[in-house]
Amino acid sequence: MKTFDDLFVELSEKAASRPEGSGTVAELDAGVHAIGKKIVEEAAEVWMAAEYQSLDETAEEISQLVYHLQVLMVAKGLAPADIWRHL
Ligand SMILES: N=c1c2ncn([C@@H]3O[C@H](COP(=O)(O)OP(=O)(O)OP(=O)(O)O)[C@@H](O)[C@H]3O)c2ncn1[C@@H]1O[C@H](COP(=O)(O)O)[C@@H](O)[C@H]1O
Repeated sequence: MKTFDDLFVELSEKAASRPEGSGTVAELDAGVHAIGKKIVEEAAEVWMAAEYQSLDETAEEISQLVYHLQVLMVAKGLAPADIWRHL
């Protein structure tokens, strides 16, 4: 099973190697403004799923929010430790 750190390493590698067909590369190229809009959209989907959908659907929406947050971290050059130190 993939962890937060596994995904972050994978996305960082994609950002560096820029493989063809990568959604992450496309999202990074779209820029921080576009990534921010995805985060807001996914956050709303998490909220709606938590209120009206199943636990598994809510977990899936949360995973998508985590993904887009990680894309933003890569775009801004933030490492997981930069986040953890604020927790
Ligand atoms: N975990 C994810 C992940 N979660 C969410 N998403 C993206 O976020 C979108 C969210 O899904 P929705 O159904 O809400 O999307 P939507 O609004 O209909 O989608 P769009 O029309 O905006 O694409 C998906 O379409 C994906 O583009 C993800 N894209 C990639 N990953 C993982 O990231 C890694 C790198 O992916 P690539 O860069 O694409 O190779 C792989 O391990 C992937 O599994």
